[in-house]
Amino acid sequence: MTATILDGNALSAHLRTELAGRVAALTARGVQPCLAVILVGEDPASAVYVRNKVAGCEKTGMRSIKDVYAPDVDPAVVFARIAELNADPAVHGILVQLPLPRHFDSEAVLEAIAPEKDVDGFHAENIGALMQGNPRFIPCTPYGVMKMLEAGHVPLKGAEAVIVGRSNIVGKPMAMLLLAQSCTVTVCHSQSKDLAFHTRRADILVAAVGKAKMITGDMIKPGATVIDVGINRLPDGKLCGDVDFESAKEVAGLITPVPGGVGPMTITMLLTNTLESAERTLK
Ligand SMILES: NC(=O)C1=CN([C@@H]2O[C@H](COP(=O)(O)OP(=O)(O)OC[C@H]3O[C@@H](n4cnc5c(N)ncnc54)[C@H](OP(=O)(O)O)[C@@H]3O)[C@@H](O)[C@H]2O)C=CC1
Ligand SMILES: Nc1nc(=O)c2c([nH]1)NC[C@@H]1CN(c3ccc(C(=O)N[C@@H](CCC(=O)O)C(=O)O)cc3)C=[N+]21
Ligand SMILES: [Mg+2]
Repeated sequence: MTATILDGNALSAHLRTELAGRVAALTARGVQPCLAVILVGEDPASAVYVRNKVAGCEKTGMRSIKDVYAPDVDPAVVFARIAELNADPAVHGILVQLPLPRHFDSEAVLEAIAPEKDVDGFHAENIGALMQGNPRFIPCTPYGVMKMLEAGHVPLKGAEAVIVGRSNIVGKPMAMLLLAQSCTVTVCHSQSKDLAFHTRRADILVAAVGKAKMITGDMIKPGATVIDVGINRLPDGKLCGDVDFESAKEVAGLITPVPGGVGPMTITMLLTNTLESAERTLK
């Protein structure tokens, strides 16, 4: 038995068709959704993701603004640009691509974005709202994972969910969303003892570490749902996840591939958040 693949490209294509319809309806009412993306520096991976985000906007009929700054830019310039975008009623979403160069205070940058336009869901106010069960914007990657679990009809109530990774952008919000759906949630990290003990108990295993192929088939419960958030570039230039797909697919029940899994869903949920931000301006 090999696992069924949860196809993020196919699910994205379906969801983006629905989005395009809502974008067209809103545009006809005089509001074209617009996402502004700020990129500092020339990290090639970041450039690819930003390109995918802008292309996603174009294909669904949204407007996008892309501002690229030199890696040594004065942070004051970026703060001033964020203030301008905050004040522009034609802009509905603002995203500052992470990571930022070391001379930036990333937390201060995220807090400078108007919470009503924080389509990443990284502002403290939005994280607080999420924790209280009253989310304004759900962070895109964990949101995309929840959509994939839904599409795969994965039972959540009472399920053992194990997340490997506790970052602010993936692991922590992922834990909140699964908890809200009544999973029993375990969060592992670099100081966890006996990682495999935890992962083998998981009905739902989410890997968000950034270490190529670290989750192997022997660490997976037979029939489990395995969600691979990791994006790692191998020496030969190919992308791979945190899960060793070849061994994992022999054990798992459902599994997401890399590429073509969580990555495209992240962008789809970013587009969703931007559209919903624009829709709220009419309410
Ligand atoms: N598909 C997508 O859309 C996205 C993919 N990504 C990818 O997901 C991965 C994770 O990203 P991100 O959350 O930002 O990464 P971070 O580097 O911020 O966090 C990694 C987490 O993994 C933990 N960790 C590191 N080594 C181990 C280990 N040996 N055992 C258990 N836990 C470990 C760290 O623990 P500790 O806290 O103790 O340091 C940390 O909590 C990356 O590959 C990234 O590229 C990220 C965002 C979106
Ligand atoms: N403010 C901010 N918001 C983010 O959402 C954010 C960020 N910063 N910094 C970096 C991470 C990473 N991330 C990805 C988005 C899309 C793909 C994606 O499209 N992946 C494709 C392949 C892309 C490729 O070919 O390299 C796939 O998995 O099929 C991957 C990773 C968003 N992030
Ligand atoms: Mg990080």
